[in-house]
Amino acid sequence: MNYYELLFTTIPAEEYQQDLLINALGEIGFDTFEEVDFGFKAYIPTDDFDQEKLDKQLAMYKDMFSFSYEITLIPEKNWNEVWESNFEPITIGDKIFVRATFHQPRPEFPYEIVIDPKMAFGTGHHQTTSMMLEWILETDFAGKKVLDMGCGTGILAIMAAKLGAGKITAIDYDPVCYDSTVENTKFNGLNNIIALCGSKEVIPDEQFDIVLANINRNILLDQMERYAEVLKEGGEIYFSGFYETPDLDIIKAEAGKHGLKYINHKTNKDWVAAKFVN
Ligand SMILES: C[S@@+](CC[C@H](N)C(=O)[O-])C[C@H]1O[C@@H](n2cnc3c(N)ncnc32)[C@H](O)[C@@H]1O
Repeated sequence: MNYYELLFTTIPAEEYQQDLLINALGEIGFDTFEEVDFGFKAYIPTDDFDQEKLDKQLAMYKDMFSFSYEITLIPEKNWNEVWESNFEPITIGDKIFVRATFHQPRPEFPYEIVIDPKMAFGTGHHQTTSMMLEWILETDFAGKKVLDMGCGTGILAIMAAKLGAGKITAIDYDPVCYDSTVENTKFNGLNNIIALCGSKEVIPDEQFDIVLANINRNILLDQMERYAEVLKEGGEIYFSGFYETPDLDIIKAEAGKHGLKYINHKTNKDWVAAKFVN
């Protein structure tokens, strides 16, 4: 698969401006983002790119601040090189060390996650991933049946498995993410993560103790009813990939319609990861 790389420059470079753009791009199919000096790069499969949609999506931000972008075609063969030169290991508190296969282990961390990120989102660098990992650390996974919706690299499923979860179903509609989850499951020596490629139509007719869904506001709203259907009585569900203002209230209202009760949320740079139960 070929990708377009859009190099966005925001002037002056403010993080909140970049987050607004990243969120807007995520909603129209951009699936990987990388910070660079004075801006960020956003990637989308060439087949998913629609200039008209992009212009429409960015129109409101043109009036809010100044930015520009340049488009480059990235043939797939360059992809691994792009990641290897950019991916730094990261830590979540003093508990989790996330590294690529080409980094040295750090045995002083109780949990290590090995990721070969390729084109898939979910290296722990994004605030939504790190907050989801923080929620996971606070949750009892022992023997639990878990659904990880929008699994990206499989990072959340892998962490759940390391905390003793039973069977984990990890779903992503992007075949690159599916392959990445299968591969990363092996790198981490796990055999209880079942990866599926697709969207809500492939969610199995089973009951899950815990649902993890770090996607984006619109997909969460669209899929909420199905998540509620497959969540066991007394189950827990964690959502991320949206903003505190105005998205959290919209997510809470939709969750409430399907019997999901809001418990609490974390925020980081206005991104949210929220816990609900049924
Ligand atoms: C924000 S990333 C999260 C990745 C990872 N779970 C994490 O926490 O870092 C969202 C993921 O959802 C996937 N996704 C977006 N829309 C989807 C849909 N309708 N069905 C399934 N997966 C979807 C994207 O391909 C992407 O990998």
